Amino acid sequence: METLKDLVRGVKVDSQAAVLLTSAACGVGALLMVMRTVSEHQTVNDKIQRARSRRTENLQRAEQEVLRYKQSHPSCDSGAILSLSLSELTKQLREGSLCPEDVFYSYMQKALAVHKELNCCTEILLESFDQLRTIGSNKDGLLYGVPISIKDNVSYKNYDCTCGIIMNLSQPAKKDSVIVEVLKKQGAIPFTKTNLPQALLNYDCSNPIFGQTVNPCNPQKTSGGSSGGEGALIGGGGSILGIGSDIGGSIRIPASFCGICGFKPTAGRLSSQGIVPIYRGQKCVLSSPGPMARDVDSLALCMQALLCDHMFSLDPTVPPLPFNLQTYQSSKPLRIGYFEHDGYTQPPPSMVRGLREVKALLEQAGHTVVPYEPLRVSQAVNELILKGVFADGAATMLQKLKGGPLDPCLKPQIVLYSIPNWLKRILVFLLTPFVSSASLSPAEVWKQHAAVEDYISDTIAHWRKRNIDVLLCPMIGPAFNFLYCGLSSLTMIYNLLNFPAGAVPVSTVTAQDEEDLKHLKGLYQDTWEKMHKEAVSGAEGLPVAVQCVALPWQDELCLRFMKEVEQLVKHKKN
Ligand SMILES: CCCCCCCC/C=C\CCCCCCCC(=O)NCC(=O)O
Repeated sequence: METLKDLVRGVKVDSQAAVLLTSAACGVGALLMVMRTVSEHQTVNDKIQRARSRRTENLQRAEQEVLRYKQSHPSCDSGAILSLSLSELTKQLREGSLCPEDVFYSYMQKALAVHKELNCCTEILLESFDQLRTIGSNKDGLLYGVPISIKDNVSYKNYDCTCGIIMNLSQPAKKDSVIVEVLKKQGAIPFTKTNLPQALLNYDCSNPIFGQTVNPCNPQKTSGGSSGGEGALIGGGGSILGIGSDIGGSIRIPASFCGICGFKPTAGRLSSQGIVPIYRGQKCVLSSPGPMARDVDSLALCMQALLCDHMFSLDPTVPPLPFNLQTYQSSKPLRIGYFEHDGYTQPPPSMVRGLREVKALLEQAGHTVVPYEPLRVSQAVNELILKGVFADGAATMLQKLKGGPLDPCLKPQIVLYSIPNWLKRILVFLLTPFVSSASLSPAEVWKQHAAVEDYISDTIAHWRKRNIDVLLCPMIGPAFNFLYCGLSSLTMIYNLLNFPAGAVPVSTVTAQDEEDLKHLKGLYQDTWEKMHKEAVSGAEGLPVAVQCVALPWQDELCLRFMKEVEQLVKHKKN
């Protein structure tokens, strides 16, 4: 009996001890977890702080260099230099009536001033000062002495390609991207890297490392995504030529929002080696680097400079097709397909008005404009683009964002991707088109690729039937308010099709456009359209652009068409 009592007492003591021990273990575990979280948080903050400090230091060093140069060269007429077009600038540099130093320091000074206003630069490439010293050896280059800006995700040796993601900090590029190498060889001087939205798939331009870039025409508006730093810097006059990247409109959208020109070439025409994507390996929708500038001639010159033997030998996967100047300079009348909406996205009245004005100008100039109806756009966006880009159920993106702060412009997207599939299926009506981020099996991915191939060949057949050379169609814009989270079909469809496409500014939003917007009914009268209407409101005075498109590999024809539009609009104004 005694023994049993002892035993029970012992067990009691043991179970108390066990409770105590378990509680202590839990407490220690929780403490360790809190400590780990705090330390991870600290590491993240330290990394962000380091990146910001580096930017600040480099900006200050650049400012000092500019000051020193300007003091010792009082005759440097920056106003005159900054007002030159790229073709005038390159001509004067070539002839020697302008020196590369005056040009470089004028643009550096202007970029620093624009950055202060718009927060568009992520790095000043200090090596550019060294490159300037030896630039004489590249005198024959097509871009001799031209300062050039590059988007954050374009590799430049020793600098991060952050893509606005913490995980990418302190991972400096081991070498220059092929595009940077070729630009340097052609005499261009990359001098700054520019901002983008966290993870690149956004119409806004903000990330937790470098913050929000604002629009040069109205700081209450975004400069656009994802090459929004380029849009803001070039639109603000701080760069004459820039390189962006585009998988859903990221060159064309900031160009449209900031009143400049942007060109997305056929994917594969320019080397993508060293351009950091968000979804490496994703092949349903193709990304393409391309130029952004104030006028179409600058885009063409940049393409001409890049499409050279040096690029073809550095990256033999690029087809050795030099720039076809004859096509670019041709003036043969064109047969132009035309539509004002694609049945998926209703552009606001300002963009439709701009489009109609351009259509009338083209007809007056002797071109033939015929109606064109884009094929199965809903299916293309919901089933081909979104399912294809998120074939991994958005896992790659979510993985890359782990452990770091989320930017407010990305949060709504991430919330949508994080909803479990069973709930998505229930909320399908509410969530479409975002319901597509459910992972696919390999067999489904193959089916997806086949469906994309079919869509491309059906669209090409449709063009042939209409017998059109190019397409004039709506562009996304005018510039959105911050934090818009919706989806437009207007640009991404040409990434899916892999057709070259460009944005050209043609007008500005009038008071009447704003009034008409208030009465816009839209195609579906749903929440997405309501959000879109809100995003484009308050845009009076902001740029209005159109989109020009050609068939794959007809990049020069697309540029030629863009140039025609630009010229007609210019002559109408004068
Ligand atoms: C073909 C890409 C579409 C992805 C859709 C993402 C989910 C929709 C959420 C918001 C709309 C964002 C659209 C982004 C368009 C610009 C993306 C882009 O071109 N990025 C450039 C790049 O990755 O190089």
